[in-house]
Formats: sequence, C-alpha cells, structure tokens
Amino acid sequence: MRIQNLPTQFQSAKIILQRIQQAGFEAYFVGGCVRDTLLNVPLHDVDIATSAYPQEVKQIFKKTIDTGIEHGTVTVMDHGRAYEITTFRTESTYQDFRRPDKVEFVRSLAEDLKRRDLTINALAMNLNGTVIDMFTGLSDLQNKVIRAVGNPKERYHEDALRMMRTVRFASKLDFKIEERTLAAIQTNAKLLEKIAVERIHVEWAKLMLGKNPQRGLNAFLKTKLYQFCPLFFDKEKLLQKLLELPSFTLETEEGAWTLFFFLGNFSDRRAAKLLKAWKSSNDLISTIYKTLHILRLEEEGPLSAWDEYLAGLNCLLYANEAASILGKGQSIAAITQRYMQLPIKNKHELAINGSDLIRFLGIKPGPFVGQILDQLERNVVLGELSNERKILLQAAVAVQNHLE
Ligand SMILES: Nc1ccn([C@@H]2O[C@H](COP(=O)(O)OP(=O)(O)OP(=O)(O)O)[C@@H](O)[C@H]2O)c(=O)n1
Ligand SMILES: [Mg+2]
Repeated sequence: MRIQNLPTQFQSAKIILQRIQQAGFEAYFVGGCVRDTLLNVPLHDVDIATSAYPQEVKQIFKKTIDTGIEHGTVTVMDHGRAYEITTFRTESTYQDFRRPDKVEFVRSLAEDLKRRDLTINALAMNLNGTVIDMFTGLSDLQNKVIRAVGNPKERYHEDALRMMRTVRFASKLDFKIEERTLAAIQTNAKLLEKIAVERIHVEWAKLMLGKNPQRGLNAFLKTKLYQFCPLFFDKEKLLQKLLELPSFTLETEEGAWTLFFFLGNFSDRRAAKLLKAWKSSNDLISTIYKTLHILRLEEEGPLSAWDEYLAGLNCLLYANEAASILGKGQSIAAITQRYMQLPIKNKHELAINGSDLIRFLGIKPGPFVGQILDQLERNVVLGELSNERKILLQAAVAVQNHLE
C-alpha cells in the first residue's frame, strides 16, 4: 500500500530519510505517525527509525543532540526543525516489567517492529509513502481491531503499561480489542502495579478523552486493570455507572474527573486524596475542587454572579462538561456570555486597592483593610455597587462603620 499525499509534517522530514539512505542505511517513518496518517487524523510528532547506530546518525548530520542516546534516540536539528531518530532495537532485558534500561541495537526493521506493542503501531512507511506492514496492522486498522504484536503476553511482560495503552487505544479510536489480546490483559493485569503512577495517569486521561470512552472503560473493568490503579480497587460500581450513562465524549481531563467524582458522590477530601494518589498536580487538584463545588451548587439552583466569579470561566466550563453528560448541560455560549458580563473578573480589576483605603480612611495596614476590600469586591461582582473609585471610597466608609 502506498499513501499518495503525505501530510505536510512528512515533507520536511523526507530530506532526513534521504540523507540517512545516502549514507547507506535504512530509514523509515514509524509508529503513531503512520497509524494516524492512515486514519486521516492530525499527527503530533513524526518518528523516524533507522538501521544506523546512534554514532553513525551523529556522523551524518551536522547538528545533533543526544536526547536518549542510550536508548538509541538522537535528535537531529535541520533548518530550525527537530527530528527524533531512533536506531532499530530489540529490548533485550526486561526487569520488573517496565521498559528496559538496556536495549540492543539491530540492523533489521523486522526485529524492531516485532517488539512494538500493537499491530496498528507497528507500521513503517518509507520515503515514497509505501507502508510496510509485517503484522496485519493495515487490516486491523481497516477492521478496527486492537491487537498485540505476536504473543500478547510477551508484549505485556516487556512493558506492563502497554495494557493501559491497549484499553486507551480502544477508547481513542473506538476499536475492538482482539480476544487473545484482551485475555492476556486479564491474566497479566496485576503487572500494572509495577508501573509508575504518572504513566498510568497519562493513559487513563487519554482513555477518558477518547472517541468512545465507554469502550475503553468496559475493557478496563472487565480485565480488572482498574484494581491495580491507585485507590480504584473498590471502584467497580462507579465504573459500572459510567458504562451505564448514555454514550458520551469528554474534552478535558478536568471534566472527566469531575464527572467521576460527582457520580461517585465523593467528598472534596476523598476526591483530593484520590487525585494525590494518582500523582496529580496541585493545579489539577484545586481546579477539580472548584469544579466539583460548582456542579454541586448547580444542583441547588442557578449560580449567583459571586459563585461564577469565584469559579472562573474554565471551571464553569469543566463543570458544564460533566453536567452535560448527566443531562443537565447549558450552552457554552450562554455560560461564557454570563461570565463575560461580570463587572470584574478578579480583585485587581477593582477600581480601588488597599493603599487607597489606608489613605482615604486614615486606617492602619492590616487584616481590616482586606475585610473592607472583600466586602466591596462582593458588592461590585453582585452589581450592588458600580466599579468606580469615587463610589467605592464612599461605600468604604459605610463598610468600615459596619465592621467596627
Ligand atoms: N509502551 C510502548 C510505547 C510505545 N511503543 C511504540 O512506540 C511508538 C511511539 O510511542 P508513543 O509516541 O508513546 O505512542 P503513539 O503510538 O505514537 O501514540 P500517541 O498518539 O499517544 O503519541 C508506538 O507507536 C509503538 O510502536 C511501544 O511499542 N510500547
Ligand atoms: Mg507518538
């Protein structure tokens, strides 16, 4: 099979392949970029594999960076662009079911491809767009099948994260997982414990944001992979609930977690604990915290301008993502418009600040200044005072008397 019109990302990379070939080695586009081109979806990175050893690659090009030279990866810089070039390799030692530290460089493309995870990821493409398919990758793409390359058990023992990748791709592409592949995950699910939580987290997020998350979740549940994810051991019922929702898609990880916690009736504290166990950033944790709060408030009735102000537009939209899936969504335009109409979006937009108050009221710096400002901020957000210096200074006197 030959792809006629290669996406633009390949155009500039062609010269790199040519140069490697001129030096007497083989070079191909491999992995995700070939898969995504065949699927006609946008690609993010173009990976190149070659029979040249890293030192040989470095001799061919003027400017290179040793990105991951021990694993065979060299970055070539050409006309301001970076290309990752990896030597064909077989991963010879497998300790702990993680990607091995030691790799063995080989000269044969076939050796390289047969150690890749899934048939749809084990496709290579040459300069002319001719696809090299040694493991039914093309027919699996055609038939929408996720299948491990060769013996699935071996692939998962080489790198247990591949089990998460498998369910992630089932969701991302809305493909069916082939039976032997699925069975191998079922028997080896426990190996996931060996994998760094951060890596599992990335795959989980991609699973939730796929074309058909329920397809991935179904496999995640059935194979018991979930039992080896942090604090998910007892989440069978909750995952089942997600499966019983009408089919859905999600745009953001924040929306995904919010849906998950809301559906599972998590307290803020338990949600934060689970997110920590998943090694989430503090940013993500505090965003989910706010978003969950909004979703719960919406249960009680329309939000006040103050609630919207405190949440910020992003959290309002994340909450709406989850709400939409639960049949309670609003139009994004309406939410955005309401937010945009708030008189101010943050404290700094208030027409006066602390120093103004200290000067005008003749008071000492301290928490009292903050209290007055907080009250004025609230009044402005709620439309009770207009955000004008004169008006706010006047109102400050009344607030001061009231608080004293
Ligand atoms: N655990 C893994 C990770 C990657 N690969 C191989 O390395 C390629 C590139 O890996 P990566 O960029 O992580 O994944 P992609 O398949 O490109 O998917 P994505 O769209 O997420 O980049 C994959 O296609 C696959 O051939 C593998 O065999 N086993
Ligand atoms: Mg990739």
